[in-house]
Amino acid sequence: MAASKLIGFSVCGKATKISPNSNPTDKKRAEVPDSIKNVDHIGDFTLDEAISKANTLIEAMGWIRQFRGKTTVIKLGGSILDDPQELMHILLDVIFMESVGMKPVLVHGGGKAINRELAESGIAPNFVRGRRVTDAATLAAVEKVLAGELNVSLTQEIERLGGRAMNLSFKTTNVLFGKKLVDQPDEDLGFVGEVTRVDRNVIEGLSYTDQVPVIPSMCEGDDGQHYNVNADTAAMAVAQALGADKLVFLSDVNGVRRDKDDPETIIHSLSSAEARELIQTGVINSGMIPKVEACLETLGRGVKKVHIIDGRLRHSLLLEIFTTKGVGTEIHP
Ligand SMILES: Nc1ncnc2c1ncn2[C@@H]1O[C@H](COP(=O)(O)OP(=O)(O)O)[C@@H](O)[C@H]1O
Ligand SMILES: CC(=O)N[C@@H](CCC(=O)OP(=O)(O)O)C(=O)O
Repeated sequence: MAASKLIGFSVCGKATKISPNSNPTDKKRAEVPDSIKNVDHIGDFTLDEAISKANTLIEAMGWIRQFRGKTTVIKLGGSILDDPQELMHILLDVIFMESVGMKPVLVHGGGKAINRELAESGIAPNFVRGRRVTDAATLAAVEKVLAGELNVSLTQEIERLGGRAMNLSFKTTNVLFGKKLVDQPDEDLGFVGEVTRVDRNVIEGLSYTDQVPVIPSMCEGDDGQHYNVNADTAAMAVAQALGADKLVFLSDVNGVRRDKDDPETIIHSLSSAEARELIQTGVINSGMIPKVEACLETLGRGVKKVHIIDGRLRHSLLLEIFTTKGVGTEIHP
């Protein structure tokens, strides 16, 4: 992380820029008491390394105070879920957030895993504007992967890493309710749903007992019918229902780009009007469409910040929270 991006806090909690060189604890280093002058290691670290680590903790204190008790909805895309190492680092960030009193809520997709499951039955994926056309056989595969395997393994991984988590699906406790999505009158996507109600009491109850809720992108209709929901849309519904402070989409790109194959063309700050234009002109296409549409819908409905960031960048989630500029694309009204 660039030192200039680090933000620290004065004792009263007001944000001030901190440069590592100006940290007040450095002065103490010159005044080491005689009794410990010969100490050159603490555990596995040199004294300087240990002091630097302690400084980092102090610097984080203001941010932690600011975000304590605030909800961040984190959407995990299928691309990220496919890499165990990347996933582990993301989940460690989530556990850290939870440990310091922030309230992270995970909503996950699993598009790539669903594609693999379908391929085993010889079914080719079929997407319209970033949403999967879902017939009965496809729905069965989606259920198996999203509400079953991935939801369980994510929860178990958080617990293995030392956190506490609860998987919330219609196989355990369902929190997403909805109906069939009718997006365009002339197109039928099958069992694709939209979320119309979120059981926020269950989700908040878990957050208050220091557990991370893990929610797959499926909803249940009044008649018990299950629907496949695009995970970006599901995350948006959860963030809105909870009045989340932040909604963060973790994907396999560094943000919205002018050329989707060129990371250098990332747009750090995107207005709603420009985002709509980029969708219309096809610059934003495929899986980026539901993400940006979800951002647009979320803004102005209580959620304060919406970001699309690269989950492959180690600790991108913490960098997003602990820096002013952030690391991906922020969409604003
Ligand atoms: N303008 C764009 N900028 C960045 N990515 C884009 C853009 N347009 C389309 N994409 C595609 O969107 C993909 C991300 O969506 P998706 O594959 O659904 O990810 P996830 O599984 O994380 O939801 C990127 O990998 C990229 O190929
Ligand atoms: C209706 C619809 O498109 N559902 C998605 C749900 C999973 C998802 O969104 O996964 P990602 O986050 O990995 O894209 C699908 O079937 O792929």
